[in-house]
Amino acid sequence: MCPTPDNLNGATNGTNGTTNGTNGTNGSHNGYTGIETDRSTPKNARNPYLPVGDFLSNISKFKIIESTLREGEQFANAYFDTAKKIEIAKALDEFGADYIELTSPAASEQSRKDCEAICKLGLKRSKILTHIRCHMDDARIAVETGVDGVDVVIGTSSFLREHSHGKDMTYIKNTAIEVINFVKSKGIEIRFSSEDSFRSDLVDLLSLYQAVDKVGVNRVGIADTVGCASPRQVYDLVRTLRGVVSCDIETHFHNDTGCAIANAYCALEAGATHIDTSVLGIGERNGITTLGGLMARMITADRDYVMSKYNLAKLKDIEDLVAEAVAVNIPFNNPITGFCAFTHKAGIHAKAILANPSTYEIIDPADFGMRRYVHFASRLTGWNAIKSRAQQLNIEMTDAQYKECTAKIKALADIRPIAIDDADSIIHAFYRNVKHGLEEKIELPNMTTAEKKALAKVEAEVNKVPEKRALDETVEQEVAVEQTIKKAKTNGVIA
Ligand SMILES: CC(=O)SCCNC(=O)CCNC(=O)[C@H](O)C(C)(C)COP(=O)(O)OP(=O)(O)OC[C@H]1O[C@@H](n2cnc3c(N)ncnc32)[C@H](O)[C@@H]1OP(=O)(O)O
Ligand SMILES: O=C(O)CCC(=O)C(=O)O
Ligand SMILES: [Zn+2]
Repeated sequence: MCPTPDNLNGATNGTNGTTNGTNGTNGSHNGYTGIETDRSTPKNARNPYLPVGDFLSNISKFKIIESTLREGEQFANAYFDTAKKIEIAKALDEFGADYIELTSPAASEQSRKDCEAICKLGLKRSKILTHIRCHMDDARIAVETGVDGVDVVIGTSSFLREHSHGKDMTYIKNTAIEVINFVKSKGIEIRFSSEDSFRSDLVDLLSLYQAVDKVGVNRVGIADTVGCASPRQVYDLVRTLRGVVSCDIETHFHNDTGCAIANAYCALEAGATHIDTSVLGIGERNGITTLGGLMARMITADRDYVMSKYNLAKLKDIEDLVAEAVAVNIPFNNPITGFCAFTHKAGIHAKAILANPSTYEIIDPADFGMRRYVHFASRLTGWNAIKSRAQQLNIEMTDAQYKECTAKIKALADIRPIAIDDADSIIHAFYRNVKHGLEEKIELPNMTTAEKKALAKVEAEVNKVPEKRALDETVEQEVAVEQTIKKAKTNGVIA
């Protein structure tokens, strides 16, 4: 099936000549558009590359602790007023985040009030957590806010024990147990986490986790606070911990060395149950596992689970909301929503994508309410992409003619970046010649001599007409003169 004009959004139908894409939430594509195909990958196809039979793995039953309103508030640019926090919390709830983690109510009076306000929203899907130090003063404030649970943390590495809070492992264990028992007595969930877990002593860690597991903590947390862990180290630690505690295991990965998404995935493979995320990864320094990146990773592992649980079409809206709130752009290479995440450019890719999108797409953009694009206005294009574009413009020619037309587009694109409108104009002009049996020169408005030369050259080569080669040589001379004049002007030799 070939793409039809029905598949196109307004900016790609070639009638208005614009190169601007739509900015809507569906298939937003800033900057340029190309051919778009609507074919999707088979919905029920299971991924044949799934790891099989690993009884520890939770890749098919993980939960998300969404920390944009806690870790994300620690992002350098972040300032969320109450209304913005509520807007983000509601959006995350609509998305289906299992938990929303909020800044400590001990941080400031407004933080406490905001925490209470969000608890009062009565969100449908997300439970509300707040995140506190391992201290009874913080715990007493937290349990009064109306949260569903409290996440407690304290550093266990020697760096943090010596230079942050100054407490030894015995103090940490005793205080942790006191805080856990207190929060549990209020009938709400409690998680205990060690900050900087990957630079902590393994024996210290395991005995601490064992002690808190024994007193009935709901989850223990492992945190790669400085982003130093590799996926293999994550796998080893989570797997070891899985053998030591019976409660759930939450994990938190910073992205200082670019491993945050991979580490989250490995943690799930090793038996972790919960992953901390933030929208666009915002957090301390360069942040943590991104919500969208984790969704991209997980949908390739278990599409049915991810699709059934999360409202993926909301992802782009939430990212736009948070990006605007903290004044950043969506990175071009963002999984799913980066402006070119589903754009295919090179001719080899374009041909195969038009035949079957699974050739070069591991994720179906439609699963996220996005659309794919095939770029055709470049020197890397191929005749299959041009044929498809011509057909979108209701132009039918022979394959040989599409190939000839493609050669002209490539020749112009060899000289300068071309717009969709340029490529479309060449297709239209070429087709006029074909339809009426003409041999008119194909020219676009305001073409330079060099550009005319490029098209004339292709024509001459394709048609193998000697007179056209002569014309070519004349144009070549004109180009040389044009370039000399330009150089002289640049150097100030002539005005
Ligand atoms: C890795 C993470 O992201 S952890 C989460 C980080 N979140 C936050 O810091 C929330 C925002 N923080 C704040 O508003 C403030 O830091 C507060 C209210 C928590 C504390 O403020 P202050 O009392 O002025 O202390 P300050 O921030 O200078 O230092 C931190 C204090 O907490 C203690 N502390 C640090 N971590 C912990 C911990 N996990 N458990 C218990 N105490 C801790 C430190 O020893 C220090 O105590 P001190 O007053 O005896 O020096
Ligand atoms: O509470 C946790 O598990 C994580 C705390 C944190 O943000 C970190 O250690 O980077
Ligand atoms: Zn963190």
